[in-house]
Formats: sequence, structure tokens, C-alpha cells
Amino acid sequence: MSFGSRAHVAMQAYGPLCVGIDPHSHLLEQWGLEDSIDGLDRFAATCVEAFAGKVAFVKPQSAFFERFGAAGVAILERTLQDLRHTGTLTILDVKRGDIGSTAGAYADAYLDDDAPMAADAITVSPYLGFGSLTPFFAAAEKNDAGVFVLAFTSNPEAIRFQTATASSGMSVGDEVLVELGHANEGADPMGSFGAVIGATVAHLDTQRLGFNGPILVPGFGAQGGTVDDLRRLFGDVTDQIIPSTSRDVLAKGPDVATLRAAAAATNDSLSLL
Ligand SMILES: O=C(O)c1cc(=O)[nH]c(=O)n1[C@@H]1O[C@H](COP(=O)(O)O)[C@@H](O)[C@H]1O
Repeated sequence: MSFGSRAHVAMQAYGPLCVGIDPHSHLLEQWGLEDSIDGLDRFAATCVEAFAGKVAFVKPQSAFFERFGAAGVAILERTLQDLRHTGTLTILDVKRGDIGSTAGAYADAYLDDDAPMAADAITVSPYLGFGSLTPFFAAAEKNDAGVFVLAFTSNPEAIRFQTATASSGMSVGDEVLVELGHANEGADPMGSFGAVIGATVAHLDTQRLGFNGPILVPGFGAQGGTVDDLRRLFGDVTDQIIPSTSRDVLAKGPDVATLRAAAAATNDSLSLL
């Protein structure tokens, strides 16, 4: 089944929430863990225990694993493998993007079903041109995986760049959404090629949101995005959105039941959308 279909099923079963696994050093400390490989290992294993089979999506943030070098990356690999086939889909947050031939190697690393680091979906950056992402789309299609392309990100610096006018006359971010519409054409109930749009964005042209794909919405929670913001920004397409929060839920750890309850409460708050 395609990633878009699997995402649709998971959202129906568990609600739309994505919980990010972002092992910040201050969270490790807050959980009574050392800022070390052993601490990272315990943190990631606790997240898997808390969220596997309980939420639709989990999004490990690669940077927090990479900071420990190869040993950290090995823990990321294990985390992704432990989440496979639990009903919870993995979105590996790596924000990759490069010239096409190199993009192909990144696609092999993360989207090939047999790769040690295989995820259900990854985040990618379109700033080498939307066309440079073709190898990611091809690999995703072949492996029933998904791709989330940065469109309007949650950080305050983004707006000057992503709302700039491209040579097409559209903003850079809108061009990403239009291209995603082409990539998802004909998919039912939802395509596998998504956008990343922050919950903190001031304004969105809702006409551009009908691109028939999932919308990953970080910035919800710790960065200030609220359920009201989701309603304001995504009005007619709230059934496409995957609100994502990391610190807001993770701060409730390390107790597994408390983490689970925090994710469930957040999912409940989203049922009002
Ligand atoms: O691609 C992302 O997930 C992402 C895009 C974006 O626009 N903003 C954003 O915060 N993120 C990621 O989402 C997570 C947000 O974490 P919290 O602010 O703790 O919920 C981090 O891992 C960010 O790297």
C-alpha cells in the first residue's frame, strides 16, 4: 500500500498527531539521563515503548542522534527498525536535498526498504530546485514510502525567503505546493508526497493547499502553534494535516504511561479540528 494510503489508515486509527523524537541534551538531563550514548539509547527506547502502536506517526530528528557520531546513528537505525510494523509510521527528519545524482544516493539511504536506515517517509529541502527531488519521489514510489517537502517552515527567518517571488510569478513556497499537486495527481485517498508547513506561519493561501497530499505541521506546541492556529491556517483541509510536536510531549517523560497520556491528550485536542 502506498505511503499516502497507509498514512490515511493510520490517521483514522490513531488520530493525526506526530510525536517528534528530539533528544535535546536538556531533555536527557530532565529525564535523569546522561548526555551520552547510554542516555540517548534509553531516551529513544523509552519513546518507542511509549508511542509505538499508540500514535499514527513518530518523527525522529536525525540531528540529535548524529551529534553522537556513528554510535548515535546506530541508535537511530535501531529506533527506526523497532518502530517498523508497529502500526506507527516513521517520518525521519533529515531535510535532505542535493543535485539529482547525489539525491539518488540519499534516497537509497533512507527510502529503500532494505536500507539499514529505512523510514516510512523523510523530510527534504527543495532549495536546489523542485526537479532535484525527482530521485526521492522515484524511490518513494518504488518502496511505498513518502516524502515531505519544506514549503513554509515554522522558523521566523523563513518568511523572507519562502514568500519571495519565483520566476513563475508564484512565491517559492506556493510553487512547492503546486508541484506537489502534479506529483500527487490521481492518488486516492491521498498522495504520498507531502508538504511541511509550520503551525506558526502568519498567513496561507488556502487555495494552494488542495494538492492532494499530507501536510506535516511542526511548530505546534513548544514553538507556539495552537489548535486555533491549525484551524485558522488549514480550514478546509484539516483532514490532510499531521500536527507534529516534540518538546511539548517529551517534556512529560520519562514515565512511559505519562508520555502516552500526553500524546493521547494532544490527539484528543485535535479532534476539535
Ligand atoms: O521538518 C520539520 O519537522 C520541521 C520543519 C519546520 O518548519 N519546523 C520545525 O520545527 N521542524 C522540526 O520539528 C521539530 C520541532 O520540535 P518542537 O519545537 O520541540 O516541537 C524539530 O525537530 C524541527 O527540526
